[in-house]
Amino acid sequence: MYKFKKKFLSKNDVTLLKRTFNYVKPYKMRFFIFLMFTIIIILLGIVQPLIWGSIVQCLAYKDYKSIFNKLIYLLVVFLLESTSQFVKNYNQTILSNDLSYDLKVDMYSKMLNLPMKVFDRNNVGEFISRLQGDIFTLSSIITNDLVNIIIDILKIIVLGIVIFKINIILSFIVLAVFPFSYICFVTFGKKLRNINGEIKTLNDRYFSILQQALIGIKHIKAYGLKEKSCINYKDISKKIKYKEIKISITGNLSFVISSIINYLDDLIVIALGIYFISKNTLSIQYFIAFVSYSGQFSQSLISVTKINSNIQEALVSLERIFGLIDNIDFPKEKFGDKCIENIYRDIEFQSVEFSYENNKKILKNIKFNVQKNQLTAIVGRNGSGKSTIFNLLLNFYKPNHGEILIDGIDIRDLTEESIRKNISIVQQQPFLFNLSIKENMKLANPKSTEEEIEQVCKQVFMHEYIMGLDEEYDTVINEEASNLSGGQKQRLALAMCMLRKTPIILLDEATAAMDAEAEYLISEAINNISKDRTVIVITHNLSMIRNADKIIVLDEGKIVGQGSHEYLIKNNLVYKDLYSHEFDLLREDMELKVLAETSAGVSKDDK
Ligand SMILES: Nc1ncnc2c1ncn2[C@@H]1O[C@H](COP(=O)(O)OP(=O)(O)OP(=O)(O)O)[C@@H](O)[C@H]1O
Repeated sequence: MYKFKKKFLSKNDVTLLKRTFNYVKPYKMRFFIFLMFTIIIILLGIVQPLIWGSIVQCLAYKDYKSIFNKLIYLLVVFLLESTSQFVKNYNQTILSNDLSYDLKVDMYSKMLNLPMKVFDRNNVGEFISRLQGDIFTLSSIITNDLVNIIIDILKIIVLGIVIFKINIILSFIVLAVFPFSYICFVTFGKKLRNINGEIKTLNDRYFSILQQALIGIKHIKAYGLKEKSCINYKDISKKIKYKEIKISITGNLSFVISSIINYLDDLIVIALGIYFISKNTLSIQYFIAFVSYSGQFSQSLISVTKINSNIQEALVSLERIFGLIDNIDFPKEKFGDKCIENIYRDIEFQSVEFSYENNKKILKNIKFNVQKNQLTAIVGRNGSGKSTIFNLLLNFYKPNHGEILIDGIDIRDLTEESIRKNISIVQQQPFLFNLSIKENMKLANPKSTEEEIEQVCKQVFMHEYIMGLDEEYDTVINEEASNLSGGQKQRLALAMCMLRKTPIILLDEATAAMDAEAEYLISEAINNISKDRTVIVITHNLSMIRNADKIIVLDEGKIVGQGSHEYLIKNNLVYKDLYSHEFDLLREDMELKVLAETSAGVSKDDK
């Protein structure tokens, strides 16, 4: 018996179900009304067969006078039942929508608070699948199945009492079916649950493939990957299809087996009932009522077994939903409780070591300090760990060893607001929302005026371009900002960063997509900003940071030099290499231009 119990609903499952009902707490009143009307409907359902039974009995005794009154009762019961059904359904719909709304909002806000590591480990599809698929499954289960199971359990209890009152022997025969239904319920339950878990995992992958295909559509077309992409899509959809078929067949099999058991039981009840009537130990009225009640009773038992697949599915969804809400699967993002309004001192990295998932050290014994209102540059080869330094400074990840101090306070002790209020970042591939240019700017600083927005756009040389657009500052930026060039996106991101007016600005290859002229002009703008802000720049364009107050040279996660451009070019081999490499590239570029111009000149002369 214990074995069955364990397979059907474990302690953890019960906790999950209780947690779901915690969401019902704010809507206690509605839930109560819904339950009351459910009970009323069940009770009216008990009255009806009794009236029918007595009508049949009146017919048998040729008492036609009483039949008319009984038909009136039947009509009243029917009207009461219909009204109750409406009130019950009305409350049920509102309740289930309220519940799924609360779950969704809770899950979304929890998701936003998850640490960056979680997003490295899990693909976007998994989050979409949990938010969309699981909540949908759950809301439909709360709306229909969990509610139906409550109704069925209530029916089993109430009708159970009534049939025992009518005839104990017949009731035991009806009940005899229960162990078989229960075995069916338990055996199929585990199978259904496993398949459900597999479907959910496949759905995570499905959403991920879909999302990647839509985002990378240009890449798919340009590289001729349409066929490969279709094969991947077909493959995952086929796997889902087979699992769905399997789950439906297993569910149906469980239903058919319990139906057969119940049907055989019904036959025995009818045969014995007729025997009792012939012996005058049971009236026709109660026999008819009994057959109807036992039918409903058995039906509720079957429904409970049929609903098994849905409960198992709900439990899988509940595990995934609460897994995210409670951060069981994911650690919670941590912040401290110290606030800083304005930054008065430096940023310090003290012996910082860091690795992402595995044990491969990305940053090794990083020590440097950035003085207030100075321009500091971080340079180094690809993968040397430059962006990782920004990630740590933004508290997206925590160092494994050492400390990062802002104004002498460890950033782990700062509130999230203190960090976000004081630091802005412009990424190499900035993200802009699918809103108008003005609305994007307002997101950066809701208090900014139209004049301020225009001013910063002028500073990044975007104003003229924007004014040339049909809707000027109200032009909506497409999803993925595909109606803007890479350089334009970076300029807008820079303008947004300026609007935020934070004392610390981080620029991660923020001008990499701009042409040489824009890059030169913007770097002038950055020099100006750094007069009253602390600016840290990551760049491969070393000529842009020749005037930086400090340049930090990174190599394979270690700092191999710090100082001014003049100092490093004389004393630092890595920096010299980087610089001469860039110079070589520039020279090659120049030579190519000269060659092109010369050959154009020659061909003109030839003509
Ligand atoms: N989220 C992550 N999870 C695991 N490893 C990462 C992650 N981000 C970066 N890395 C690894 O950390 C190392 C340093 O990456 P980082 O982006 O800091 O280098 P970078 O110097 O900024 O490079 P680039 O100049 O190419 O932008 C790389 O080997 C990279 O593969």
